Amino acid sequence: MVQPNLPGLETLIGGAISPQFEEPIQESTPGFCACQATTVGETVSDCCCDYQTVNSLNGGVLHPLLHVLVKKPSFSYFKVKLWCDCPFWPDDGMCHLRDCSVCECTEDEVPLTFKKGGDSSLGDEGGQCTEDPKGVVDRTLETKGFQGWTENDNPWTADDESSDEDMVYVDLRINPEKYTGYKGVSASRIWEAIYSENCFQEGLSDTCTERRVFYRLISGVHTSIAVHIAKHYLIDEEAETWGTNLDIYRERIHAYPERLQNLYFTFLFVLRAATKAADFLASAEYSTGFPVEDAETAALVQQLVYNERLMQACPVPFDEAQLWKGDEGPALRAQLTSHFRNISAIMDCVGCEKCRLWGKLQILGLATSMKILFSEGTGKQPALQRNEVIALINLLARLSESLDSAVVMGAEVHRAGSQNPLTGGAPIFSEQVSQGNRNTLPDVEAVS
Ligand SMILES: Cc1cc2nc3c(=O)[nH]c(=O)nc-3n(C[C@H](O)[C@H](O)[C@H](O)COP(=O)(O)OP(=O)(O)OC[C@H]3O[C@@H](n4cnc5c(N)ncnc54)[C@H](O)[C@@H]3O)c2cc1C
Repeated sequence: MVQPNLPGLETLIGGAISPQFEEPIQESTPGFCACQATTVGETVSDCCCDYQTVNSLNGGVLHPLLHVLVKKPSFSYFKVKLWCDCPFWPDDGMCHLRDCSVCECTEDEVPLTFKKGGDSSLGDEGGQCTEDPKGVVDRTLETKGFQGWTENDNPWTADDESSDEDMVYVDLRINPEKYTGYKGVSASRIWEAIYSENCFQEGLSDTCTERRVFYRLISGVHTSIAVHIAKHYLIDEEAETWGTNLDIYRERIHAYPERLQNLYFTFLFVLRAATKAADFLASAEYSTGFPVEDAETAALVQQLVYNERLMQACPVPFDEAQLWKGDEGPALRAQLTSHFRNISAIMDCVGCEKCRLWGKLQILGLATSMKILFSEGTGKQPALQRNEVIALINLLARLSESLDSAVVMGAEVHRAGSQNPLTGGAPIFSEQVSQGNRNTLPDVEAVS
């Protein structure tokens, strides 16, 4: 269902499709998608796609597309409860960088279609958020803008998404996820609480598929955060010089193959959710008052969810039909829902505002994926809130960006002498990387 007269993908992403990814992708083997757990190998375990195909699809189509899509106004204004008390222990923010704080949007910066009772035009030029982290709070919610939009609460999160209490809008484009200096006791206590109390520590070796999936999703997002930290690191605090920190990548990710595998797994899980909700996402109205931008947004969403290369190479990235089977299914689902709500509540304890913003967004993105994949009943797709769709697509973009960065940094670490962590042998990334210009790390960039 591709609308006529809309620009093609290459136009929309500025011709950014890398030639090295243009080789035809092998069709997946029919009947292959049994989603059996495999050991470390070519196939992403618990999924239906191999690493090479994921890299090829991501580098060739999905990453360039998502990179442009999340810069569009429709996907930039995220509604979030930022000023919240930690329900579990006293808040002890340990973030020392200015980059920790989030810039909120002022009233006139948020598209009126996002607001309760608003019309579909944007004030002025749409504008940018001010640098003041204590910018005016906009607590309004949308009631129109997207067709079929709902204000229902997401059952997998602790926050009540149907309420506008304490919610602010944040422009994600000017609050990028990067190194913030949040670490030490405060940060490790969060991860410790997530893994020890709410996750299942057996990880990949857990024989219960549902628990294993649950653990892998959290670990995959954790890996993704670490990749972004390594990629956008403050090399020299005094000079404010940012760049890649390969040591962080090597020590936190490359040395732990399972973490990287979980990143691939999480990407495929969220991709499956986005494509399963294809009809809903494709028919939504991405109206912000900028007709050209909005038309491009709609076209990009369609390119994403009905992508022919994706459908050919990896038609079912994850098979949710394998889950919740047997007598224990309902009890297990209730248990995991409760654990995930707990994890979402723990986000209120993250002592760094920007980390909390991205933590909340990514947890809502996972919750939205689970809502799409695990909703019971008629087989009809659940209606989604605007904010859920924003979280879903931004999470997918974050994971896609992480995979892209891992390809580059993994190859660089390999060149420096380590084995490919996924196969224990030849680097699966090296061919793609060496064919293009991606074999050099980006130069250290100066950020004002
Ligand atoms: C929700 C959230 C968002 C954050 N966002 C940012 C951010 O945007 N920028 C920033 O600079 N910092 C951020 N942080 C902090 C960051 O995640 C680390 O905690 C920090 O960089 C310290 O890292 P570390 O090496 O000590 O280990 P941590 O990443 O704190 O990990 C703690 C422990 O968890 C285990 N572990 C690590 N990775 C994985 C994995 N992938 N799977 C399973 N187990 C694992 C290890 O045993 C490790 O010792 C965030 C923290 C949280 C909780």
